[in-house]
Amino acid sequence: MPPSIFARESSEIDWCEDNYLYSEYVAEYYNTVSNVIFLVVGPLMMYLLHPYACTRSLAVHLVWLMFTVVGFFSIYYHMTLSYLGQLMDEISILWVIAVGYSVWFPRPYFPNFIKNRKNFGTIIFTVATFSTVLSFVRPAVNAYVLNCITFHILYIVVKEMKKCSDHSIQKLALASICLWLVAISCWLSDRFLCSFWRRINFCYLHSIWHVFICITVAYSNTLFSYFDAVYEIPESLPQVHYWPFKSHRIGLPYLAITKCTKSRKAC
Ligand SMILES: CCCCCCCC/C=C\CCCCCCCC(=O)N[C@@H](CO)[C@H](O)/C=C/CCCCCCCCCCCCC
Ligand SMILES: [Ca+2]
Ligand SMILES: [Zn+2]
Repeated sequence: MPPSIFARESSEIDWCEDNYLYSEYVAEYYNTVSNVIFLVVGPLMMYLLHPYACTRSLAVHLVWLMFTVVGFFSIYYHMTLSYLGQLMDEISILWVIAVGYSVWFPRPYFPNFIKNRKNFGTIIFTVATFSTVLSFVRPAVNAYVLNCITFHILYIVVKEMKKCSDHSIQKLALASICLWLVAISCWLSDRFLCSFWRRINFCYLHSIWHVFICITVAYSNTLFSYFDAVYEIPESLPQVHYWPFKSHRIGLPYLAITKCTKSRKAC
């Protein structure tokens, strides 16, 4: 009889960290605990982005709410290494990317046959639903496909940066790309060079990936919020600020609305 989808270690993927080393309840201890950063950054971004979300769309909050949910599913996944945990982790990532695209994908890159953002959102929703069904066919490839979406995101970043002469935004884009390079190197290295990392007794690369991908997403989503605000609500004079050290440009970046306008429709 095949193991239940809830069964511990029924996932097709086992990350490099040793299982059940520190607790009999937690399969991969550091890979589990490192997800706490999603539970901190998600709600904090919702708080910092409230003025922008009110001016633009409350769907901005949905992205960060789902981002927090990814953190919970990832905790469950690494705690159990179950097949269900793996699928919930991957499907939740797919949907947060889908909502991110619906909210922030810059209008100039819409295919010609798409008339407006609502139209675009419907197509993204259809593709995400179809991909959710497909994700059950070969779960082992899901994570690779999700990582490949980043190349499309990078393509849009490069196209937008060619038009942008603002130094602070250029720095934000460069920081996003560098952070992602560190994150993806950790993810790939954990996957493919595990025997090396085991030999030197350092099996924490996947937990380091959690930390770096979380910060990368905070940076890159702020970048896309900026592009979006420039296209959609330029009258609100959007600016990137940093929390907690606003003037030093260190910390968590977020989009601030510097001029209150009548278009503040949602709150
Ligand atoms: C118009 C563009 C809008 C962009 C919206 C992007 C929104 C992305 C939001 C969240 C993604 C969260 C990913 C966190 C993953 C945490 C869980 C995890 O680690 N799961 C692994 C298993 O434990 C699993 O193997 C990982 C799978 C791959 C995840 C791929 C994430 C892509 C993130 C995109 C980052 C963009 C970087 C852009 C750099 C300029
Ligand atoms: Ca493991
Ligand atoms: Zn993980």
